[in-house]
Amino acid sequence: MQPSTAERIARLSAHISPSNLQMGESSMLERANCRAKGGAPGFKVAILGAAGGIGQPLAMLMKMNPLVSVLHLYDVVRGFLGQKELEAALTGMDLVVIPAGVPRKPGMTRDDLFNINAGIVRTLCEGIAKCCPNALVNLISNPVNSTVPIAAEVFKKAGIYDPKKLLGVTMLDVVRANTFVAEVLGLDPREVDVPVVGGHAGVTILPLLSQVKPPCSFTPEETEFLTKRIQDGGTEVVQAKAGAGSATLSMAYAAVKFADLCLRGLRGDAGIVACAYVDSKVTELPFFASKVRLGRGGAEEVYQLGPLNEYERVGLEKAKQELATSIQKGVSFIKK
Ligand SMILES: NC(=O)c1ccc[n+]([C@@H]2O[C@H](COP(=O)([O-])OP(=O)(O)OC[C@H]3O[C@@H](n4cnc5c(N)ncnc54)[C@H](O)[C@@H]3O)[C@@H](O)[C@H]2O)c1
Ligand SMILES: O=C(O)C[C@H](O)C(=O)O
Repeated sequence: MQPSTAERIARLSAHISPSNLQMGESSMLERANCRAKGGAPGFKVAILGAAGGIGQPLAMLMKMNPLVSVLHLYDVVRGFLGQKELEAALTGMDLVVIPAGVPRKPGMTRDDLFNINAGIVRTLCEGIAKCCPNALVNLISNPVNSTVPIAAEVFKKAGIYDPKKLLGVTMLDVVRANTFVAEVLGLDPREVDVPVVGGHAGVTILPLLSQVKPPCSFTPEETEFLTKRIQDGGTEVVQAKAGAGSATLSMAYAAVKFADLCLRGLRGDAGIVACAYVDSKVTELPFFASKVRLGRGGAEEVYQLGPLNEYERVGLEKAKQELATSIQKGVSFIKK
């Protein structure tokens, strides 16, 4: 049986209470590296949509990150947590992670979520523009290909748009790509690096299998199989969950991994690179996912795609066609 909303909130609070949080020695991010060492301050992070399927494990995993000193959780599932508390949740934040919004049911595309999620993202971004205009924003809410342009337009309207600070989260595509490619190669996924470019829906998800590290090659059948599996990974989960939503724990893992890289960049660590859907000049489109270098200012450098093979060049054209429509839809939603 699904837990009630009140139970979910209670569990969430229990999870994030510092006194309840147990950190094992095998924790992904060890206490030994905590911010107290060297006196460096931690970062303030807000999660908007924190009581949801992604938000709950994301909040717990984020709390375990030693780079995070303050964690604000915001949702609307109970009256007293609603919009009147948004400003308090956002004020002073360095990083805002947004998994707020409805997930897909079987038979739906991510674009079918636009009508509901576009308005949610607009409201939340208006809050960010007002209360923490300098924060880095990690946008997870679908359809990411349109919600990132929506966020950009809201920020432009408010006069605070910094393209480097708005990042659509495509890390789950990279996590899936690394996993599936590692299976085919018989390697540990942690040893594999697959760049995934384009966007975050169907054919716009373009894994560059010719650029996999460690260097390797695939037969045309393997290339076709892997590309489709990576592009349809989200739909596979939606079908398996049969109406109970989309990927949650894997998304929380991917979101926390991406947020950690962003925080390391904010701290000034060198050489932090990840794929993200950002304001871009890599193609003729205003937004595109590719590898970016994360630094104190956010996505400080957006890398070119590098050499593509014929299969990828064809895939890129398909991806751009669909992306252009999704971007335009997001922009018009704010401009209309
Ligand atoms: N980018 C990706 O790779 C990726 C991966 C998985 C899911 N998603 C997307 O993430 C979103 C959330 O998925 P989920 O499984 O956590 O859904 P969910 O329904 O379990 O949780 C969403 C949460 O958002 C909250 N919410 C709704 N409106 C809000 C508002 N105005 N302000 C704050 N919170 C609000 C809800 O109360 C709920 O707690 C969906 O749009 C989904 O498609 C994206
Ligand atoms: O597939 C979805 O609807 C959720 C998410 O975008 C995913 O890739 O798992």
